[in-house]
Amino acid sequence: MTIHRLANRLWRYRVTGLMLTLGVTCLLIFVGTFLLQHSGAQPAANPGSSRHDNPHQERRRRSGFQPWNDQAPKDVHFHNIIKPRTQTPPVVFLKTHKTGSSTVQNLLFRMGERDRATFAFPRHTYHFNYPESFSAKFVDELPDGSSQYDLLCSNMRLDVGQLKQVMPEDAIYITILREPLRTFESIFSYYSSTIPAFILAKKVAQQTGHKSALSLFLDSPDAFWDPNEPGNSLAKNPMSFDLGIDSQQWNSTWRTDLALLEETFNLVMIAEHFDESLILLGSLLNLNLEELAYVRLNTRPPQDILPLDDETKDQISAWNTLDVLLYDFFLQLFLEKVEKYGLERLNSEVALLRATTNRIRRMCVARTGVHPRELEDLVKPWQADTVTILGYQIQKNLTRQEQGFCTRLVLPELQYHAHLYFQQYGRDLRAVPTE
Ligand SMILES: Nc1ncnc2c1ncn2[C@@H]1O[C@H](COP(=O)(O)OS(=O)(=O)O)[C@@H](OP(=O)(O)O)[C@H]1O
Repeated sequence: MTIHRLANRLWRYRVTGLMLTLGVTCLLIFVGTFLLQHSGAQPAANPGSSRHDNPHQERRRRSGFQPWNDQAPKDVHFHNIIKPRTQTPPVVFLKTHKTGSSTVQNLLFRMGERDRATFAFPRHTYHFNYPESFSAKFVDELPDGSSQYDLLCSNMRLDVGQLKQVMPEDAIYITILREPLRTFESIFSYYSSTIPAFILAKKVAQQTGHKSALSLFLDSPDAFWDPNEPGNSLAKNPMSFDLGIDSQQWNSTWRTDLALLEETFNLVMIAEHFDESLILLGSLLNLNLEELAYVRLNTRPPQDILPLDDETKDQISAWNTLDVLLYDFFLQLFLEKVEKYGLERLNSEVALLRATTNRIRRMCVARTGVHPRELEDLVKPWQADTVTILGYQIQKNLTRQEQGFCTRLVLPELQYHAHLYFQQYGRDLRAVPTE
């Protein structure tokens, strides 16, 4: 069997697996939504203050489903608020793969739920037909009574023109990038049983037994990588791919593409400066420190993270040159933004953010880095079969209000997305239609 046919066959298995998974997830949505509804979401302090109330939301309020309280728990003494909350502008968050993006998305989900924002959700499942380029038609309909989408933060391959057809003109555009060596290693580990190029490398590594799959792949990536196989999109320059630019090879439009991205994005967060990025985010979106508090989502046990020696680092850089250039370009812009904001001011606000985050973590989190087998379904992160993704156990003896707040803080992407989708449309997520 040729490598290409083997890849196709494995890809078909993957699709079948994904459909089964979606079925299980729909069940989880139901359980998750039920539990969230009963996990301490108190009546909103000001139920009349909806940004874009719609009949579904109104019906759910009357029928006892309460959107999230728009305040952190009242019986906790929060300090160090940068500024009082004001109206949040519409936001697009381009969720890139394996960059810390779920942690940012969780924070935006919380913001949107509290504001009763209208989310631009994918029409099917959790992403906008990835790895196809984004198209306005991939977005689910505007709910009755809403005049615009306020928040879009699901995975896609960027197409700025299409996105602007969906989101209001004054939307703020944000994304996050991570140091490319670590991003690639994380993608390789996580997707080594789903990306055809990585599956092949793993298979050969198992047959020969001399080298790790990562080393084998990096020794001769072109032997495993078929550029025409859409399933291989993340196998080379994954961040460039997500940002919608040519990720396969250098071409003459690269500089113009980067200039367009620079013009589009109000903020490109940098995972290695996560807290500093959050302060800049808070300043853009008028978020206070409690609203910026977070726990790291989608983490792996340290033993699952592959160590990278110098040779491997060089090989990853060479294979992902465009991501290296992309990251360096936006890191430089980020540092310029920091300078403009004022380094001293930023550092003091980062210190306050860390103090607030630590206080909230102490209140909410009983155990960090918990193996999925010990977690309830509601807070169990999605598991790839190649790596373990850890989660959090929340404290017991919380008030209902604290429980609602803390559950959301640690809630994995799929459960939170499903909950918000149900809240917005009064129905469960739809699976991808079968042809
Ligand atoms: N706050 C913060 N700062 C820096 N890094 C962080 C943060 N939060 C999550 N992470 C790390 O990001 C990796 C998961 O990224 P994503 O959430 O984007 O993954 S996913 O694409 O949604 O599956 C995953 O990295 P790996 O462990 O290397 O896979 C997380 O540990």
